[in-house]
Amino acid sequence: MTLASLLDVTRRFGEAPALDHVTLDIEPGTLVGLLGPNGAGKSTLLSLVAGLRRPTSGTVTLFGGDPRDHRNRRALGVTPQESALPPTLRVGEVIDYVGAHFDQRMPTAELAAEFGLGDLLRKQTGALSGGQRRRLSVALAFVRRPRLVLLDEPTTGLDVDGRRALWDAVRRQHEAGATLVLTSHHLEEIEALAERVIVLASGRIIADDTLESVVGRVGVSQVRLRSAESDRIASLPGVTHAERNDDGSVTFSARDADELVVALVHAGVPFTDLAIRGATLEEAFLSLTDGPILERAS
Ligand SMILES: Nc1ncnc2c1ncn2[C@@H]1O[C@H](COP(=O)(O)OP(=O)(O)OP(=O)(O)O)[C@@H](O)[C@H]1O
Repeated sequence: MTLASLLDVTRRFGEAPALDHVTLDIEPGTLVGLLGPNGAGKSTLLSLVAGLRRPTSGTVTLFGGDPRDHRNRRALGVTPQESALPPTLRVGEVIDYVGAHFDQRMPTAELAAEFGLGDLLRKQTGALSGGQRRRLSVALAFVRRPRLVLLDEPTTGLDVDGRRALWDAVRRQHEAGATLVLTSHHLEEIEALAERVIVLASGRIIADDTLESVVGRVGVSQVRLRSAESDRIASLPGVTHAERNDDGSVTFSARDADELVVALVHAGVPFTDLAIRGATLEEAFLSLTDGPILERAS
């Protein structure tokens, strides 16, 4: 059975849609990465699945029912992007408090050990570091042994070691049977965890595929140069995007920068001021949209 689904879902805040005709199913056993730049609609999507918001149009289901009905949320674990913890309660008390709401729960010591909180059980949450607080917030999503877990940017504020430790814990929970959907800006994080990657941009799904396939598509380089024949370069094989810069140069996204330069030389296209670098994630997203377009007139 599909655990959660969105069918032609649009959610507006005022005029602009935060989600724009989105359709997707979350199947059991998957670890789904929701990737997209700021404002792409990732948190909005999670809040709809968690029943915190209603779609403007379309249908959202959770465990086959309406996510706004609390009975349908029993097997759901959520860590929002920001969460508050009662500062005077100890870590162990917070876990016990949340766990007390559920019949099937992970014992406090087990959960704490799993998320590297074992030595902090007696510490008040107000005395935790930002990273420790984040780890606790993520751990709380797992207390009830949920079937589906939504994690909104789970590793924000964690250092490199903390991030890796959390990735390991998330992986173990997934292996133990949890289906997970997590959002991230970081391709690296999605690469470390996800099996399926959904890329959102401006409220729309621009890619929904296996990790290998999406990483292959966003693994592009940026080739910047000046040429009187930019349109010809934009039509060369391997060029996925082209954008004119204010200084008159053009930046081309290409799967293989070396191949593009060789092709330029072979085609006898004149160019100067060549510079090559890896694409930022933002640029990689752009390269997922339709074909090369020279967007700005010089
Ligand atoms: N409560 C709200 N009121 C008005 N606009 C909102 C509200 N929540 C979200 N939006 C808008 O909806 C769009 C999508 O926001 P959302 O938070 O879902 O994006 P996101 O991909 O999670 O971004 P980020 O990576 O920055 O968290 C943005 O343009 C945002 O400004």
